[in-house]
Amino acid sequence: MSKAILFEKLDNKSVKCTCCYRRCVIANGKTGECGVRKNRNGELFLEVYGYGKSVHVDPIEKKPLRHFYPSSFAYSIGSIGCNFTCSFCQNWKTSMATRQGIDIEDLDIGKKLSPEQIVKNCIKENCKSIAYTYNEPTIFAEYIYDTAKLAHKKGIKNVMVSNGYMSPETIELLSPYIDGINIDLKAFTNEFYQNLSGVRLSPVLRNIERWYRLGVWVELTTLVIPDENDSDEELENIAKFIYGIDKNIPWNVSAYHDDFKMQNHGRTPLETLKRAYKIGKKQGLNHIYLGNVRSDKHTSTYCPNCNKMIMKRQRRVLIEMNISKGCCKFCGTEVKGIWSDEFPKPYLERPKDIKDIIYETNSNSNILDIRQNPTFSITHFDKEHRIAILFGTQTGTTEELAHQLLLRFRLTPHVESSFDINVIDLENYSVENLPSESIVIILTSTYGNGEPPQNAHRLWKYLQSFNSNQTPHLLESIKYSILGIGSSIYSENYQKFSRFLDHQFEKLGAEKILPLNEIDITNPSSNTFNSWSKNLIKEIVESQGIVVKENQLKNSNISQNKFEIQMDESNQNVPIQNFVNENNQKMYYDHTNPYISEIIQKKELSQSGKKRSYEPRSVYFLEMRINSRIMKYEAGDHLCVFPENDPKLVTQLCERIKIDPMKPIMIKNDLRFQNTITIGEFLTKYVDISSILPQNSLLILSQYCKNKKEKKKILLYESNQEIYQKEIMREKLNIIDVLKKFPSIEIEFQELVNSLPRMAPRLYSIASSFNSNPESVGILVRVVQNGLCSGYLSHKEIGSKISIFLQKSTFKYNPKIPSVFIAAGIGIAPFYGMLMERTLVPDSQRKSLVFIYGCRNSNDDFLLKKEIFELKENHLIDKTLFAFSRESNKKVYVQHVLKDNIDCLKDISQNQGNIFLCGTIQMGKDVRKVLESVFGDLSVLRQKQRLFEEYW
Ligand SMILES: Cc1cc2nc3c(=O)[nH]c(=O)nc-3n(C[C@H](O)[C@H](O)[C@H](O)COP(=O)(O)O)c2cc1C
Ligand code: SF4
Repeated sequence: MSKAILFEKLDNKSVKCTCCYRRCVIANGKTGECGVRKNRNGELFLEVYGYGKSVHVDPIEKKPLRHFYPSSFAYSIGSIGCNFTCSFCQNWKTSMATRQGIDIEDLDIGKKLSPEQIVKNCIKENCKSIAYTYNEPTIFAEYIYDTAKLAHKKGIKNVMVSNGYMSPETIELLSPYIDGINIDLKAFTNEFYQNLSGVRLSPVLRNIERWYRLGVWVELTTLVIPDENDSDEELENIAKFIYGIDKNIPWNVSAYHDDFKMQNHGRTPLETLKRAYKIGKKQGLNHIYLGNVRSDKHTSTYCPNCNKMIMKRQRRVLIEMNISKGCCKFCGTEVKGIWSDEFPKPYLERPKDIKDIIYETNSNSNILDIRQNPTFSITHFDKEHRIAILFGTQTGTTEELAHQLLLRFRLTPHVESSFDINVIDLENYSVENLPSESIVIILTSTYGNGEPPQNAHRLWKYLQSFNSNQTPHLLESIKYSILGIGSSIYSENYQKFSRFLDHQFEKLGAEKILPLNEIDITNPSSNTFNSWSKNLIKEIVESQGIVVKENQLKNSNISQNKFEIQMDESNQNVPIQNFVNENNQKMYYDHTNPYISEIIQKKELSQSGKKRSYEPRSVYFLEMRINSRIMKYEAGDHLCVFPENDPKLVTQLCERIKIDPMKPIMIKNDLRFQNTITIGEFLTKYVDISSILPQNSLLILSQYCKNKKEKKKILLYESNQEIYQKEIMREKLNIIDVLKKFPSIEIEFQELVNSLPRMAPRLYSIASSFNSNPESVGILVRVVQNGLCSGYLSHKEIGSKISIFLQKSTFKYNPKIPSVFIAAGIGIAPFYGMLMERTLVPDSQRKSLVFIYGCRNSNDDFLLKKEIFELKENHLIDKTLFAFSRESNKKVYVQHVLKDNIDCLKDISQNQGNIFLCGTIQMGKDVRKVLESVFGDLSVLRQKQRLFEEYW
């Protein structure tokens, strides 16, 4: 046993383990989920430190590592316990030993084996490396750390065989000493990870990439289980993912046999593995190996260039080596891997002096057959005052508010010492822990057809799986409050998910602290976040006997910053690199991890130069490159673009807070920041300093107001919605304006960053078709006065880099169903993509299409006019109807044209066709009135998915 390094102390002698992504909060006397990390009186101890449960000498190929000192031996050690709960575990006797309800002190944890002893033994056994393996090594990270450090001093390499669920802190601790790692990529769906292993997929994907980018040799293994992860699609997705990082990463696909709790799947047929091999090859992977089966052809290595066999293996034994100095002997092409300087000695049989098993302590000694146990023992955290602030978000708005709420808690006197408060992304939250929570606050948006945002899908499914009649008390230990963010444009789906949560929590026995608070983003006066959060904190804090007075706030060093900034002590300035980190090309692109794209076409669409009584609005068609192997979209989907602040504003802000924009900083708690960046770059890209300062930001600024009068005033803006609207919103004041208005504010950089909203991505309807051109994506950008993103994009030229990601929508067209498209102005964008898709459908299958379009004048702002006329001429549009509002004295809009051609709607009604609307909110209202005259209540059409709307 030894004191752990990877943990944080909490109140009431609880600790938070930071060793793996589970981040267990562990009460005094308890162990974390893995069962080997125990809280002893407010300190975390690694109970298995200095003990080896299984110790063998293995060929490195057994790990499997095929490109890491082939034919060498690894001194392999394993312990007990695991942070996963795989029902198909092939090593369950040791990994699940901690889940029988037996105290770790009463379990057989193996024989004493100090780090020094391991290194000595390794040298004695003539092993090239030490492998931390058999059970999940992450959970004994501190034992690895001490051993691996000693090993490196003696020239011994270190390898891990892992499920890849370690925390970034663990990677930081271990990576300097780890030379190779084999990570299990068990499947490619979150459902698989969730249902069969009790964890999430995304941290594993991110970690694979992290280890790779750190320069550690990475190989991957997939245990292919019949009917669970053996579909072409799943295998293809895994292969694509690997290819996206590096096609030279070896992919080991292994055969499964029934084990542990999974007893009905049988063995993986050789044919299935061969299919995986073919799929991997088709996707462009250079090195695929079959495991747990006999197929020498598929366990040998081939040159990625000349395709000759360069490592011949029989089973996993290397019998011929044709790689020299890292290159193919036949054609000289480099083969990626870690190769020995001297030519490795292939072994036909195991050298006599190597004893295979050093020892294996009796694995049955005190292990019950826990296969019979229907549930594993799960740690319950008896922390009475734990507050979990969970957020569900698609583009970051709600995440921002969750952090603001935390800030407000922290600024309330006595709260930090009385509560353990955590803001948690729902994607990272183990929903099974929900019933053992005490106070849960959920902030969430609603998307699509009233669905949750992507990161909240697990919570949604989890809550749906309970019937309140059967489990009316499931959540009875919880007090909760929900904040919903939504848009009333989405009529009957408005706040659907937050309402579902509120309803379901109540039905399952949870106690409501405050009624559901709904914020409508289309109505600024509905923004009751400030008053809601104040009341909520008051209710929670006062229930503990603490009295909260109005505006009685304390200065606080916030312990969970939005961006954890660390000034680079070396103080060496780094050059601003175009504000784009080229190396940051990850696999899964979302708001936390955008894709760095390049503009390949920019075309002005509106006609200019003609004198009008009104100013024609500039509209651009922008085309950007995408990585079609991993980024796919359908017509109707959205492209999200991250804008950047004007560098002039950045300079002004830096001058005001007296900080050097060239000063280098590190951001510690965000995966996007792998390297040092400058303050200037950070302020340009990651926080919004251009938009109107949100009311929430004022609270933290008020803390740094030196002048009492100013402080009073700023707090008034913060608490009074009307005054805020009048003085800040209408005046369009951004952070720099506010700092000018309140000259006595003196604020540190970290605190300033805490007060600022993150840079939010802006959504654009995609105006292109993936099936016509998979290499790029197009959008229409209308340049709006003071518009941050449109202004930013309008200044970008061909070749400029921008951060983007794709987002699914429910605005979906099927050319085989009769349809009417109704668009105004830039609302033509999604229809253009759909029309492109329509050209790909055979004539005989295409059903009728009426296209109604409105703009001001047919000569100025009729977007994509030529293209629309061409499509009409080629009979790809059956009927076109246009409304020009500024061509005659009479203002004609699309609703008028629609009314005059009401027969086209009647056709749609008779033929069960679909209607699509895209334009402004006002246009939507006007057109809906006409639709109602034909269809009556439109909610029926919406429910049947025959009416699709997109407004802004
Ligand atoms: C494509 C799309 C669909 C949406 N669907 C709904 C909906 O069905 N109901 C609703 O109340 N709000 C809906 N909204 C509004 C979002 O909830 C709102 O934009 C929110 O601010 C997003 O917050 P987030 O960035 O935290 O995800 C939708 C927004 C978009 C862009
Ligand atoms: S499962 Fe174990 S290693 Fe992971 S956080 Fe919990 S206690 Fe730490």
